[in-house]
Amino acid sequence: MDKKEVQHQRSQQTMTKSLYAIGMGLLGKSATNMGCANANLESAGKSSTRNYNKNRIYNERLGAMAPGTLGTNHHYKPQQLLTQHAPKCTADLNEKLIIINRQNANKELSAMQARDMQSVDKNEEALQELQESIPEINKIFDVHCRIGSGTFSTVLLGTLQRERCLVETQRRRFAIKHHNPTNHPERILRELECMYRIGGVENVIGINCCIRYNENVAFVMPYMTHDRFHDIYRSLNFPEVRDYLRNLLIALRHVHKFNVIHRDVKPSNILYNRRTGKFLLCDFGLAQRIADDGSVVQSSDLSSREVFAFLRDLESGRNLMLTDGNSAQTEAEDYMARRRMRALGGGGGVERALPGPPSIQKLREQTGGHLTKKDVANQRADTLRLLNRLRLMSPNVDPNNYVVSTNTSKKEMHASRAGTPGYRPPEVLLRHPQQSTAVDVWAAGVIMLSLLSGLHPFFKAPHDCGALAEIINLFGDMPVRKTAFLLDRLILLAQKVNTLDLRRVCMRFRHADFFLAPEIQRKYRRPDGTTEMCRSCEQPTFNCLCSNSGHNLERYDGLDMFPAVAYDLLSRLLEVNPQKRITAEEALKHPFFSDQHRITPGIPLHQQQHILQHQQQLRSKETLPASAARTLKAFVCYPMELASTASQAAGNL
Ligand SMILES: Nc1ncnc2c1ncn2[C@@H]1O[C@H](COP(=O)(O)OP(=O)(O)OP(=O)(O)O)[C@@H](O)[C@H]1O
Repeated sequence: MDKKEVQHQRSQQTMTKSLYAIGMGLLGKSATNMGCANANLESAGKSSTRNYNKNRIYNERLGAMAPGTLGTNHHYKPQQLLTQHAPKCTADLNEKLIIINRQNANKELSAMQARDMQSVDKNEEALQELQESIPEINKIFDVHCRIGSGTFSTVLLGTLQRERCLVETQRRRFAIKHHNPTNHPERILRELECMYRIGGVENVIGINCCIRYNENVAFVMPYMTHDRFHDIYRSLNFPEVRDYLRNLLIALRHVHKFNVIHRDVKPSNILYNRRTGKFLLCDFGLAQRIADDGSVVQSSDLSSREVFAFLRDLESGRNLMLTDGNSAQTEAEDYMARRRMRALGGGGGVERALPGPPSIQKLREQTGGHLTKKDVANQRADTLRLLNRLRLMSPNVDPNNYVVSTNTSKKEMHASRAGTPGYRPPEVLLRHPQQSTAVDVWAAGVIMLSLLSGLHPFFKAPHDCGALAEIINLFGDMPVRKTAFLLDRLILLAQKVNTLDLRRVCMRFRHADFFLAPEIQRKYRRPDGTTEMCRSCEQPTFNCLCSNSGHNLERYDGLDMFPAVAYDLLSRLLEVNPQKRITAEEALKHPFFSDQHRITPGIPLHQQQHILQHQQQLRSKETLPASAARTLKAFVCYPMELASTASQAAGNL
């Protein structure tokens, strides 16, 4: 090894050491911060895991470099040997690889440090901001850390100071939502009114109290430990998916009873705890009331009599405040109660998972096998083609001018666009002023689509025009044209688009490994090595996703973990025409939820078990073509108590 190389190694040693020093310093700093956030053990746990992973990745990266670069003596020797014996070109190549690896490791570490610093800073910033803007908070609460933030607020974890004497698990925990001072007072008032009048029951978040100091407002709500949708949506089993949707629809049914549209139904506004099965719909910041004539009430006049009446109500309810709140102990007790209920045959939850379809193992054996690099590349290309097909938008369309009113004589009214991209329904994208609670039902459908397909976010267009294009690409141009016509709207479409089959689309994403298995590809390959493609959905014909496909399809029987009724409900939630879309109340009576109520009063338990077994048998026998008929059949609402009727219905579909 020449002098230059030794010098280079030394400088690397120093650099590595100093990087570790920064890493350790950061660890120490975050540990101190977490110490103040004593109550939030989860985030402390997460932070230490993050730090552990950070160091692990960095060590692995450096370990992956050729030995010798870390500078320890026992690593140094083999490097010496290598450079002595290997030809020069190999040594050069090795050196280049070492440099690239080192640069990548350094970049990764810097990014991690930046991220960590940012979150530590944000945490401190949020705590300080709350303390400065509402000093009163510090007299009532111990504010521990930031638990979430959105466009309009920062949410922090707090416990009551008067409960300091209690053990940690018994102290009630509260989520303190600190509104950004730029947030419009009308918006804050609307949210407060919704939470106060509607919340606290039926899976809708309630409010414990509201604190205002000058222009600063904070809501205090019960804190709920929850799972990030992003972490769980692919692994939820069938009963969990059903519980999740059922809980969401219960919340929506309740909100809609008050003639209120939530307008921001999306996974990050849903607090769901997979372990306890608890569910809460939150964030009413965009909620709107529908007037008796069906028009959306745009804003509430802050000096109106109604607002004063509401504020008086709020004042008189003051004594009731801060009675509620979840402690870690309550959550643990809830969990135990649910377990007991499950043991008796009721409720849903993690352990009540039904066994997967029996044939899935067999299918896996058939389709499994070693994947070559080419196979993987082909699979990727195939999936990418499908995603492009779903996201395609003509480059000639003007995103600001894609829809016009057909009725030029009528004065155009304002159409609300409030909501999150990807969850807006066709009527909003078509700028229809008369909007209803069907807006939320569509959003629930989009969540169900992500759960069934394992693709999240499913729609991800950056603007409304792209969002409408995505809907057309999935549901076809005809349903959207018809709906536009009904709503006095004209959309300019250059070409016809076929409707895709929802079940096959969901299965294609969820079980991509089966749909793209080399064995199956080989089975359908033509003698010249090519595969016949469907011109409409741009997939191989045996995997055609068109709803009216005339191709010879590979059936994948027994692969789907969801029954055909699930897709029937999905198509009703995602009905393009808002007037025909199912309501939350009707959806709860859909056969998809029929064996939800495992103990039905008046029916002997042994009979109910018989019904369930029958339904499970039906589900495992279901074939894909069975779902084809579903959209043609009229939907009948079955009373939930009549489990037997529902089981017949499941058989019919
Ligand atoms: N009661 C609660 N318990 C636990 N966490 C909560 C609670 N309320 C809110 N959060 C967390 O804070 C995050 C932001 O809350 P929220 O959606 O109400 O704020 P927002 O500013 O309106 O957000 P957005 O702009 O995304 O709509 C939530 O996604 C959630 O993770």
